[in-house]
Parts: sequence; structure tokens; C-alpha cells
Amino acid sequence: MTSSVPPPPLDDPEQSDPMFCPPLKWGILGCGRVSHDFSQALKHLPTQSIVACSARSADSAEKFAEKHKIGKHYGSYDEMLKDPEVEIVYVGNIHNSRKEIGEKCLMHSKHVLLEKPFACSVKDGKYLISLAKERNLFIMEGMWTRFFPAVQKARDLAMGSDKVLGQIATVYSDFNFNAADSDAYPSSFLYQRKLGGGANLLVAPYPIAAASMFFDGRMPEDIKAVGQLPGSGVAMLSYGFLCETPEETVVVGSKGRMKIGSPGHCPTMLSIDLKADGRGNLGKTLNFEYPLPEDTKEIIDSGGYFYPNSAGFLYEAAAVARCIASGKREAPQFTLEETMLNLRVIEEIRNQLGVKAFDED
Ligand SMILES: NC(=O)C1=CN([C@@H]2O[C@H](COP(=O)(O)OP(=O)(O)OC[C@H]3O[C@@H](n4cnc5c(N)ncnc54)[C@H](OP(=O)(O)O)[C@@H]3O)[C@@H](O)[C@H]2O)C=CC1
Ligand SMILES: O=C1OC[C@@H](O)[C@H](O)[C@H]1O
Repeated sequence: MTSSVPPPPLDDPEQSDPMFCPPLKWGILGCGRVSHDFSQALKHLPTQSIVACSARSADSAEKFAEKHKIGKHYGSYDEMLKDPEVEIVYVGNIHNSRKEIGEKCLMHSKHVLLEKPFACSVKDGKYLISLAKERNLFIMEGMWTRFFPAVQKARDLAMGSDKVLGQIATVYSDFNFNAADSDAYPSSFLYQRKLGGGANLLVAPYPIAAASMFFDGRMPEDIKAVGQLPGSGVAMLSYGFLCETPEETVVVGSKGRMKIGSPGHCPTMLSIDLKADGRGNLGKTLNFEYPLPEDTKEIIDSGGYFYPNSAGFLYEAAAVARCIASGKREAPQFTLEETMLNLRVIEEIRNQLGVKAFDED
């Protein structure tokens, strides 16, 4: 599959002024949190007007209308869709009704911006797209990330004619958060499969879209998924000969995250961000630096080093000497059991990738 929409060129008004926009009349469907945020953001754009809002309950729609100074409010989504003044509907409700609501919007000849996820299944997604095409209406998943100037710039730098990074080999992208910070368990829709809850629909669209942007929107040839339950751990590892990765080791726990700085295989820096209560709030940050000893004249005169941070071999050598002097036959910092773990994983990777071992024909 190739990308159907190439990135806009830099001389496109969208790029040179991301706030440029011809007038449009919006109807807000669902009066919850994201609809509130979206409505707030629209206030930066004088040409855009919210002409109506709708919620399952008249009371909630009225309160929302009052807060955002919206002229019309409806206690039913269907009622708002009949309003001829509404040109486009922003759908900010829960996931399980995407198909039904998307269909209704289109059948009422409204353009539609559906919050992510676009749909709860491939089948529903295809259906909505074909219906929008048939009715000649705009439809889009609210992948707002794509429209941030920083992301547009990243896309242009990497994927535009200059291709400043060369051929893209690897994209790392993650998005995890502690849902309990914003959503009470178990009542929120986030935790209810029947309502379209779950991180798979709520969060996965972001890192997937981050990756596809740098691979021209092509469908991945191979997907291997690993799931994680509370209490289990997961490691995402990458190695190779093709390009220089950030080479950082990031460790994430329920109370914070830690980064062993680049170059991760011979680091001198470590930082820890401890989490505070609430989404995205950081408490303390701790930074540690362990500079290597400066090169002596003797070392410089004899050619310095070939590889990064090689002075750090001194720590290994010193520890080996300490072990031997104290009668140890292996080092506690890296046991022989872990060496065997390394070998087992290496062999397993080779088997899964179908790569031959050094002694195979
Ligand atoms: N782009 C972004 O940054 C963000 C996007 N989102 C997306 O926005 C959408 C809504 O998320 P968010 O605003 O946080 O959710 P909310 O919990 O605030 O709910 C949004 C609306 O969904 C309806 N709703 C909530 N719970 C139920 C339920 N149990 N049964 C039926 N309807 C229900 C309500 O509509 P009504 O008002 O009509 O009663 C509610 O106002 C999701 O698609 C989510 O993925 C969410 C956060 C940020
Ligand atoms: O799309 C989203 O869904 C969940 C939110 O918590 C998050 O901030 C948002 O971007």
C-alpha cells in the first residue's frame, strides 16, 4: 500500500501558516473532555465557529454550550445532525459507536472529523471511507499529531526531497501513560471492551501513525506483537549495522523512568525522572555524571583510543582484579548465568530470523 496523500509542500499555506483556515461551522458531538479541549483550541481560530453541540443528555449539552458560548445545544446527537447550519461534526465520544455515528453524520451530508480511533475494526473503517467517498464528503481520523508544526517539519526533513536522514531504517515511538491518573477504574469506558476501551484502540493509533509517517504510509510487511499484563515486563531491543541509533537505555517503572545516556554501552550519564501525581507530571529529576579520567600524555602519545569511551575499560579491569584477589570465579556484575542468557537470546533471534550460524552451511 502506498501513501495516498503525500506531505504538503513547504509553500503550501498549511505549512507556512498552520493557523490559516477558511470559515467552517462545527457541531460538537459528545460533550466530554476531549470535546472541551477541542472547543477551547478552536477559540484561537477566528474563522471557525462552533454553531451547535450535542450530548446524550440535554443538561450536559446545555452546560457545555454555556461554557463555550455555543448558540445551540441538543440533548441528542441525531437532533444536532438535522441542523442545516452544521457543516462538519467533531465526534468526541466513546469508541464503540464510531461506525453508527460516522454513518449518520455522512447520511446527513456532514463532513466528519472522528476522534481516534477512526473505527473499531478494519471492516467498519473501510465502510466509512467508502461511504464518505460515495457522498463526496470529507472524513478524517483525529490524528492531531500529524498537524503539529514540529511533526510537519520532521516529516519534511526526513521525507521531503532533501531526505536529511538518508534512508529511514528504524523508528522508535512509544506512548504509555498511567490511565488511573485520568480515568477511574473500572467505571471509565477506557477499561470496558464493549465500549471500545483498551489501549489498543485508545493509544496504539499514535505510535503506529508515527511509524507509518516515516515509511511512506506503507503497510508493514511483518508485524510481531507482544502483550504485557500488569506485573510482567517487556523489553524492546534493537541492534544492527545500518545506522546510528540514539543508543540509550530507558527503564520505566510505576514510579518514574530512568535514562542511561548515550552511548548506552559505555555510558557516563544517568538521569531519573520521578513521577508525581497526575498525567505527565514530573516530581524530582536526578542527574548523575561520571566523567572518565582525562587522557594522560602517555595515552595521547601512544595513539589515544579507537572506540568511544574506551577509557572506561579501566572499571572492568579493576573489577576483574578485585574478583580474582578475593577468590571469586565469576563477577557479580555480570554472571555466567547472564552470559548464557545472552547466548540463548542471540540463538533464538537467529532461529526466528532464519539467519545461519557461523558454522552452518
Ligand atoms: N486527541 C486527543 O488528544 C484525545 C483524544 N481522545 C479521544 O476522544 C474520545 C473521547 O475521549 P474523552 O473525551 O477522554 O472521553 P470522556 O470520558 O470525556 O467521554 C466522552 C464522551 O463520551 C460519552 N461517554 C462517556 N462514557 C460513556 C459511556 N459509558 N457510555 C456512553 N457514552 C459515554 C459521553 O458523551 P455525552 O457527552 O454525549 O454524554 C462523553 O462526554 C475517544 O475517542 C478518545 O480516544 C481522548 C483524549 C485526548
Ligand atoms: O488521544 C489521546 O487519548 C488518551 C489521552 O489521555 C491522550 O492524552 C490523548 O492524546
